[in-house]
Amino acid sequence: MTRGRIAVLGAGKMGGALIAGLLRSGHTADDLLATTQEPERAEELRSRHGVEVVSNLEAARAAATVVLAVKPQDMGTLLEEVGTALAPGALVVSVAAGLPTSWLEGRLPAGTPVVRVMPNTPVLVDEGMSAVSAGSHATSEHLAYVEELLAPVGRVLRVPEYQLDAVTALSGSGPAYFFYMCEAMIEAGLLLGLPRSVAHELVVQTAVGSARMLREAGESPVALREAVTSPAGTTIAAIRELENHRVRAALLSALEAARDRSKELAAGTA
Ligand SMILES: NC(=O)C1=CN([C@@H]2O[C@H](COP(=O)(O)OP(=O)(O)OC[C@H]3O[C@@H](n4cnc5c(N)ncnc54)[C@H](OP(=O)(O)O)[C@@H]3O)[C@@H](O)[C@H]2O)C=CC1
Ligand SMILES: O=C(O)[C@@H]1CCC=N1
Repeated sequence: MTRGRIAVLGAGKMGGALIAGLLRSGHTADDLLATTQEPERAEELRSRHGVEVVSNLEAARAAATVVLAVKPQDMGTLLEEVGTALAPGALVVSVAAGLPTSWLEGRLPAGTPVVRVMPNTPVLVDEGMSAVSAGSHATSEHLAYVEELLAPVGRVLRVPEYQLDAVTALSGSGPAYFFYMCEAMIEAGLLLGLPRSVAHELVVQTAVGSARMLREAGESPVALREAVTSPAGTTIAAIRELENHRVRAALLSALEAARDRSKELAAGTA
């Protein structure tokens, strides 16, 4: 499906990552428009990506697909500004955490097709995980078009919208948990007397290798972990400490908190 220009409104970290991905996957800078409220960011988008940076109104009027990438707390103001300026037939794609398609539809002209996406930052290395859900006026063609846009920058999964708060907790925020764990493991390396550069390289390659095994070995994380855990060995000594410190329970609670925060954003209690 070919549509016209794609405008990314609020091209910050996530919007910028999507712009970079669209350019890598064959879209030209002429296909794209970006908006931001920071002059320095505008300059960076122009110089790094060659993308035209315009006002929200200009972008909304000119684009066939409008990607909303501002923070959930800024979405109401943005939609008040651009809602009535959208071109006829324009597709609206929101990457905002929490905000349901019904919330967005209520602030857009009647009948506007909306697709909600929860991506993650690994789209920057074409290893993103995006989940998509259609709003009440989006057709299967709209959904297929959004999937086509996202497929070159990672995997795309269609989910019922009620699952998106949980998806946000798992894969949307997920990279942060992995970086947090890597950070802690590098610090542990320092504690054990390794130079920072050595600790960094050991942890990064271990993370990459483990992630590839998870994807390519076709085995569960449990089986892969058991294969590392020798009787009376080093790994089980470490696992005992993780269990003593209730790391598994902490993760369950942490993801529940992320899911709940997503629901709070939806309720406008941010
Ligand atoms: N970061 C991530 O990993 C993920 C983020 N998301 C979602 O993506 C969205 C953006 O998050 P993220 O990229 O991290 O945030 P950023 O703050 O990096 O990006 C949002 C950008 O929008 C700008 N902005 C705010 N209001 C306006 C406006 N009225 N017109 C134009 N630009 C505006 C902000 O400027 P200023 O800073 O001056 O306010 C900022 O540059 C959020 O809704 C988030 O839930 C989804 C998945 C993952
Ligand atoms: O922290 C956040 O709210 C956003 C949504 C998912 C990842 N980052």
